[in-house]
Amino acid sequence: MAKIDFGGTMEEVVTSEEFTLEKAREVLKDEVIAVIGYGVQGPGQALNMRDNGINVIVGQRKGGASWDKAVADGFVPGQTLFPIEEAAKKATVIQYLLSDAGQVTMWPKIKECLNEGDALYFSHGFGIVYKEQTGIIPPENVDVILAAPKGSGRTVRTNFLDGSGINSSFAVFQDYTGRAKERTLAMGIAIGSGYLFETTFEKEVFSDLTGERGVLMGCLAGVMEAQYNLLRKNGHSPSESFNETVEELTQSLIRLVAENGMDWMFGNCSTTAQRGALDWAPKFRDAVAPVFEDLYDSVKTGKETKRVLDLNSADDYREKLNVELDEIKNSEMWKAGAAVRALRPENRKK
Ligand SMILES: NC(=O)C1=CN([C@@H]2O[C@H](COP(=O)(O)OP(=O)(O)OC[C@H]3O[C@@H](n4cnc5c(N)ncnc54)[C@H](O)[C@@H]3O)[C@@H](O)[C@H]2O)C=CC1
Ligand SMILES: CC(=O)[C@](C)(O)C(=O)O
Ligand SMILES: [Mg+2]
Ligand SMILES: [Mg+2]
Repeated sequence: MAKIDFGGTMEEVVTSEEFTLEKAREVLKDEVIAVIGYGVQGPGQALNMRDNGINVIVGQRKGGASWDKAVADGFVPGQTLFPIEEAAKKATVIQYLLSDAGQVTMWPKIKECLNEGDALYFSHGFGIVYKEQTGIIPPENVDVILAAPKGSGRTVRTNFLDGSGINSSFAVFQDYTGRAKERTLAMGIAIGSGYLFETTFEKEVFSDLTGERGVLMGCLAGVMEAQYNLLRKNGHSPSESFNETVEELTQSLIRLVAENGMDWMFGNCSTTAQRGALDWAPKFRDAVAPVFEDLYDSVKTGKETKRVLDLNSADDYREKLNVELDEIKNSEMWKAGAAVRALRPENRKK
């Protein structure tokens, strides 16, 4: 564990310098890791572990697109790819990576597949923390652990392949074997985490549900749409409105934030922009603060969980989500965005 000063607060983090891949392999050498669910996180974590020499199998509902994707990724039916329960029974570490609503539906069957000393692994605290709604209450004779990549499963894989990795939080909810933390850290390294920081199941799920409804996804989409609509209402062209709202952010400014922080990005813009941004940032911060308060309350009280389970438990949940995603895709703003992306030099040559 390395002690790092995070803006005045000392935290202990785990990097692959301290917990090497060789150590992770040694810790996991007698384990059979089953990735249950091959949707978004499943592929990223399973492929990274396989590349890292970990004994990983996949459990997935037969016949669907996810099963076919696992086959296309080289998992072999009957050898490294199995129906969900068969994979879970073969495993000693069950990585529960079905959708959060799917975890609830499948829990009665998964619970029966657990053996004494197994590890039940999550990448989100949802099922465990909101147990009154999910019914996911693990038996006392297993470890219950979490490694939660702070990023899309797609980039868990692409960042692994480019050598960067995604940071992950880790937590131990239940330590039956006395080895739960070591198993968790080994799993975190095996899936390709950049570095690991400690949390709890509750802190992970409260922060993650807030972040994805807030700055990372929901708030981001909302403020972009608000600015685009304002510019269009005032006669600005779709090109000008989309470039000023999205393209300049993704192709220029956010990269500077990623490179060296917000002041770096500001400092590499005009002093005209710096003055204005410094003046208006507090106004926007104060305007959205009450919304974030409402959001966190809705997360903490389980209202968000209820909504997710009510809607995402329906048989046609994915089709209904895709209808709403298509509305975004087919909006003027994001159709303009598709045209702008196509005009990027690297795309024009295609
Ligand atoms: N999507 C992401 O990048 C991230 C996901 N997570 C967490 O990882 C876990 C998995 O998330 P995703 O990969 O996004 O899941 P997902 O929504 O892609 O679903 C994964 C698989 O579960 C299957 N599934 C859904 N409902 C089912 C049911 N009732 N019975 C059997 N199979 C069912 C789907 O067919 C899919 O193949 C969740 O706990 C999520 O919160 C954490 C970080 C990021
Ligand atoms: C990608 C990620 O971290 C999210 C937004 O929390 C999720 O997909 O649940
Ligand atoms: Mg997240
Ligand atoms: Mg999430």
